[in-house]
Amino acid sequence: MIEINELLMTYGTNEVLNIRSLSLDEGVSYGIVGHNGAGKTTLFKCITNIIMTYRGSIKIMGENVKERNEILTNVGLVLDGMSVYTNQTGWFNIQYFAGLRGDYNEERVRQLAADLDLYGVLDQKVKTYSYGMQKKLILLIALIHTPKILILDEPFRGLDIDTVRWFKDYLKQLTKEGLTLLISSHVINDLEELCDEVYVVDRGRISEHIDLKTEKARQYRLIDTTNNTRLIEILEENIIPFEMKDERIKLDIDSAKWGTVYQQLQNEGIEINEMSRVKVLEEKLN
Ligand SMILES: Nc1ncnc2c1ncn2[C@@H]1O[C@H](COP(=O)(O)OP(=O)(O)OP(=O)(O)O)[C@@H](O)[C@H]1O
Repeated sequence: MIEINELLMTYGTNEVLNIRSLSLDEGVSYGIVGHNGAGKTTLFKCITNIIMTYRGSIKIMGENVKERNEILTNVGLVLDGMSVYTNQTGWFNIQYFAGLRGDYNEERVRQLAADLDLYGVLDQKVKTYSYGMQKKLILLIALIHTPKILILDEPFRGLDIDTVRWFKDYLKQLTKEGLTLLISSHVINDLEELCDEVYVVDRGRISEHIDLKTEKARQYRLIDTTNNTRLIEILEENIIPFEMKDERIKLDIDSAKWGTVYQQLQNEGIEINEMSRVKVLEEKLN
């Protein structure tokens, strides 16, 4: 669906994206994560031709986006901080932005507006809307043309709980129907709920690919006992790998193996001061 090759984007001497190859498939939802300034928004802007000064190639549905701008009619985009004409009504903005992409189904707009609880305010000027209402309007505009690819940069920030619930369910339904979703979020629960796979962006490069289907459930244990030195000996005797983390022992083992270790600790009168479980995913994404 999206093919990226040798993508290099710089601001002056600052290299902000350097992606050798990235291939995103139809009907898959991808989380794009990384620290502030990692390059996520820049990547989204390159994919959608907002930035065209990069080197390398980006293809959508087999077409080079720089050469075939019209392929972007298949892409819905919501960037954090995007704005609309605030001195105009909601309806004006819908007609203006949706009209730029050709014909649209007014019945669908009414349904989306009702789902988003916006219908009653579409005749009002957008400057009278709250932040969340403005964001909903931008979402609505991105969804009007039933995009094949939807790119969402921190989409849930500023939305109330009911809208987030509705929106997540709606996205799940769309991905079931074949939508390719790219979503950037710093909220692990959102990624776990919505994404099949995650790409971690680190200083402009893809540093990790995580398949959430296998990684979601993985947890490790952080343990502190009354005799950590002996626990380490027990682990070494049983050839169980471990690491030290914040003066506690970090173990990535299954319950059966932990049962054996725990039994031995009990036999030797060693007590557990503290044991917590941390999602492997959480560590990878922080
Ligand atoms: N217009 C610009 N001019 C110069 N540098 C820029 C510009 N826009 C972004 N950058 C730089 O590009 C890098 C990547 O920024 P980008 O906005 O893509 O990061 P991000 O991963 O989306 O961050 P965040 O999580 O904070 O939204 C940063 O170092 C940023 O300072």
